[in-house]
Amino acid sequence: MKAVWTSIGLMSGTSMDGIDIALLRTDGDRQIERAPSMSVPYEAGFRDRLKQGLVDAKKVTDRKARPADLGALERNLTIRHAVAVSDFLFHNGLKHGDINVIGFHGQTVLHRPDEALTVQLGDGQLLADLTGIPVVYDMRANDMRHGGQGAPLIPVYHSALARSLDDRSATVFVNIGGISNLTFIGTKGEIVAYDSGPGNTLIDQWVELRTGQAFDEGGAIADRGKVLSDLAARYLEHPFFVSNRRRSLDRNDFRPPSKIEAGLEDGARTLAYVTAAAILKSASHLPESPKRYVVCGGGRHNQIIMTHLEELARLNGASVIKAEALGFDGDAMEAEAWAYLAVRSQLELPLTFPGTTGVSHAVSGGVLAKPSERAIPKVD
Ligand SMILES: Nc1ncnc2c1ncn2[C@@H]1O[C@H](COP(=O)(O)OP(=O)(O)OP(=O)(O)O)[C@@H](O)[C@H]1O
Ligand SMILES: CC(=O)N[C@H]1[C@@H]2OC[C@@H](O2)[C@@H](O)[C@@H]1O[C@H](C)C(=O)O
Repeated sequence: MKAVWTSIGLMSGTSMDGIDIALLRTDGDRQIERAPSMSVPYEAGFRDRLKQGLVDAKKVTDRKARPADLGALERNLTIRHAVAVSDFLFHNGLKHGDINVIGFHGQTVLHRPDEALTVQLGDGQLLADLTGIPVVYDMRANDMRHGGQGAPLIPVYHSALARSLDDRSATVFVNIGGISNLTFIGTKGEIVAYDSGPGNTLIDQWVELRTGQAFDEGGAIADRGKVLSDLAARYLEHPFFVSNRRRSLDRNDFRPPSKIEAGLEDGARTLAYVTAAAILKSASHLPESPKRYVVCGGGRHNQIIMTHLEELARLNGASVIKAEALGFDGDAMEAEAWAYLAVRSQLELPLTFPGTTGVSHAVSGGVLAKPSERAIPKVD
């Protein structure tokens, strides 16, 4: 029997809404026991600092460079993750010695796959020292070194979850985070994955610009609006959807409309429609038409995105269900994936495949940071 690891996954996604934490017991292969999860939201001031981080990162050409506030921001972000781990352990009656490894995503501040450049803020060594737990971090870089897009990395976890399902019809897992990405699992278990378009990030930026709210709760604002077809077409005719080559996305690849282009409600409705239509447009490049879409990520809480997705999928002969309908947790899935990837990294198993990131051959990845001998202050 293979060894089972107890692993914590930490994800700070492109929405920049907070840290998702999940515990997983896994052999890094088929055995997956999902355990508790938790989210720690960032306060508005820290989100603003992260947004400034995206601006500061635009100048970066060396992925280790931390100009302007980026060094201090990385340290602050890492300490927040350490505190989040400590709270998570406390709430779940665990000690740091119970955890074999942490998978630490950090915060993407720049992603330029065409230049083989991806930057995630997150000091793995500091996190290991503060928690007293070995940390696997920087999991995208090795994929890029081998010609991959550096994203998405979650497909290997989607595929592992899919193996537990009785229904083996062609399925797409859709993660509607800041950016959306999909993982197709064919009837023979083959995987094809890529980023599928803007997820919530345009909606969040639009709603914040107009109301100061961080997002459109439940899609209530969009519910009062109508789809502006010209504006929707402008997004959906972007070369990203037309090209035969699939590429991963940076948060800034799509920009929100300007204030004069739409009223609040119509803008929110149009962007929710664009999110749904982008998924279907991207899915048209799959080798086989999927029979069902399994939706994860915060976007599934926006009822208008879900309504449009259901309508568009139905026209293509597919159904849409939330991850929960299959017994999964759509909010914790990314963090679970990072826990899973950390274990795979330690076992030198592949994280990415030609069908997921376009990497030349299946490769592992990640950097291990062990707690330093001298590091006393554990946040237990
Ligand atoms: N109740 C809700 N109603 C509407 N939208 C919601 C709700 N809850 C979350 N969201 C949306 O989901 C987003 C967060 O989603 P999620 O945590 O999946 O993203 P992420 O992890 O940052 O992204 P990524 O997958 O791109 O890394 C929020 O920014 C918001 O737009
Ligand atoms: C560079 C980067 O951080 N990409 C994220 C982002 O958010 C969603 C999509 O774009 C996906 O490609 C990826 O995250 C997921 C979790 C992944 O790597 O699987």
